[in-house]
Amino acid sequence: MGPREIAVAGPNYIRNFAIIAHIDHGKSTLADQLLLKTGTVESRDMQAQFLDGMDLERERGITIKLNQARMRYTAADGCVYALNLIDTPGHIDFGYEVSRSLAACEGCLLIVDASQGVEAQTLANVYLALENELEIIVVLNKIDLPGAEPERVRREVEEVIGLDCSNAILASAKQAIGIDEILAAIVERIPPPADNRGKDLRALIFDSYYDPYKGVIVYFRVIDGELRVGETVKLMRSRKEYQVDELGVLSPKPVKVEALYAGEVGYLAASIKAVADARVGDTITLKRAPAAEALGGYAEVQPMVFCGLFPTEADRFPDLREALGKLQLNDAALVYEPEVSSAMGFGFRCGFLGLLHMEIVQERLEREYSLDLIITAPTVVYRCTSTDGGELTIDNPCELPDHHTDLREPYVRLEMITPKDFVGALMELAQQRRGEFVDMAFLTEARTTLVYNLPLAEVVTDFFDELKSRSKGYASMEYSVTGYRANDLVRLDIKINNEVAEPLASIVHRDAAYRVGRGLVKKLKELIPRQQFRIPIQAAIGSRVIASEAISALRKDVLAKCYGGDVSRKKKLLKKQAKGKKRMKTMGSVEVPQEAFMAVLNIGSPEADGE
Ligand SMILES: Nc1nc2c(ncn2[C@@H]2O[C@H](COP(=O)(O)OP(=O)(O)OP(=O)(O)O)[C@@H](O)[C@H]2O)c(=O)[nH]1
Repeated sequence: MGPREIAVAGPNYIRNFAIIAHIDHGKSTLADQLLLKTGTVESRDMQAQFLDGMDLERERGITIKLNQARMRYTAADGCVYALNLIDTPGHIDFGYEVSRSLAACEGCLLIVDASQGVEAQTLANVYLALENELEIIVVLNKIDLPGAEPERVRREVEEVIGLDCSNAILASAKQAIGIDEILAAIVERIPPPADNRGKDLRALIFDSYYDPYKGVIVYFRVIDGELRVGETVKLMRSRKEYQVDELGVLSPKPVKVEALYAGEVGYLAASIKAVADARVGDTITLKRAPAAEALGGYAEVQPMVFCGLFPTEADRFPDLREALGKLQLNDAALVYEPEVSSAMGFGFRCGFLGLLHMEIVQERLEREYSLDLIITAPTVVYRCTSTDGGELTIDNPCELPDHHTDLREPYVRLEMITPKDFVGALMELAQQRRGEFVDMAFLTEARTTLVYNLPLAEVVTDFFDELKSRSKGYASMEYSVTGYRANDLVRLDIKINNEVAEPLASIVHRDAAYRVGRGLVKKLKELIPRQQFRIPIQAAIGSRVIASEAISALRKDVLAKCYGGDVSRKKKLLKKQAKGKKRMKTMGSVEVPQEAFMAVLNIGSPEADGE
């Protein structure tokens, strides 16, 4: 029986599942094994980790984008099943996409590294799976490792998550141990999709990407009804209508089909111009027979972190605009608008889901579009009330008006999991970052979970790096935004050569302002190269200067060597200099290097200042 026959035979022969895991616990390796075992991919065709399609992903070793694969599997009952694996991104920034792809499934494999145990991200993912009422199959992976302790980890999963682990599967994705058992469990334990074939079409979009030839390729799960090539579909949120040019399933290469039925997962192409027109979470229905209600769970993702992007060479502004436009075709979560600053010239203020999302976009701009960028420090979105009573959102610190009231900042609930030896160090870290203790619980005798409420602004600095370094790499963390809170916050301005350097402004807690201000001017003094003249650097709150330093003038200047007006030599020298100082911007007639724009990030906590 081929996949077509399976679909036509009804949802009883379909299983839709995802794999959830903490980073590095073996999700991609296991997915590869399932593809191999079911003959979906031949081993000679197996590019290491088939599902991690993007180069950037492979290099970073993390899963960013979703994908799917249909496998054909003959079970012990002699029947052929279509197993649809829906891959999920592995990072907090993409939590909403994870939740939508889980909503497209009836079950999931929960992979836990048997040499490590439950990590913060495992928990976050399990909560999402439970919210979506998924059947969870626990897989204890990496049992081949000498340090594996499957029994301990089994107890941990039972105690911490409350899942019955009596039928947990012991596996090694690397050595292909336990793969048959996993496939059998998928068929036996994960329920088939509900048989909703007779209803009006409703399909859930759980991913989409832009293809330059076909337009946006939309990945979806048919919940109700059926969809055929040539039909005109309507997206219930965006209200846009498109004629379906192509329908198919991924196996994992695209295979065209004429129709997809309730319970199936597949893709469509319909000359859609940008992924923003077919957002994750939207519901597809038919124009001629629309469903009464859209599927639940739709949300517009809000960018959480903003930064400025400026080309180092002013004449590349149009290239940056074009590149951002192209990236946005494929990334509905990326927002940007032009920003003009007297100091920086023309650039863009860009919004991202989180720091990883930001780094990915920056890296792609630089790598795929050969742009050299000056990137300003990321900031969160503040809210305040202006003097005329209006509500303002501030995604750029320099735009905070001098007169305002009720300045608020986003807060997160942060959950850390750590071996107990590092509890003290991590509590200290959270407290230094204005954390408010919520809860501490022993997961097992060896490991502890710590929960804090913390300003998001403190997390988007070097918090994660600090957590890793203070726990020798053993702790993990996860957070979700809970809301806004008023705090005593002030705008800290930096003046270079007596001019306000807008891109260096930050919003900090009043108690930290002196320390951050002092740290920042000191750091800038180190980072900004000496120039022909003395450069005062000051930190100020309003008109009050709270810290100042000065960079003394260069005694010998390169041009002095050719004093006398040898123009070509002078040009050559200047060119040579220009090469070495690529990532610079001139502010207050001073050349400021890229690192200076990020300086504020490392002054987050008292220890960085030696206090
Ligand atoms: N010894 C051993 N190593 C494994 C096993 N499974 C995976 N690994 C290794 O663990 C590392 C992480 O595996 P991945 O499959 O990339 O992990 P992942 O969970 O997909 O990671 P993300 O894509 O970042 O979420 C790789 O170096 C794998 O070779 C296993 O069963 N045993």
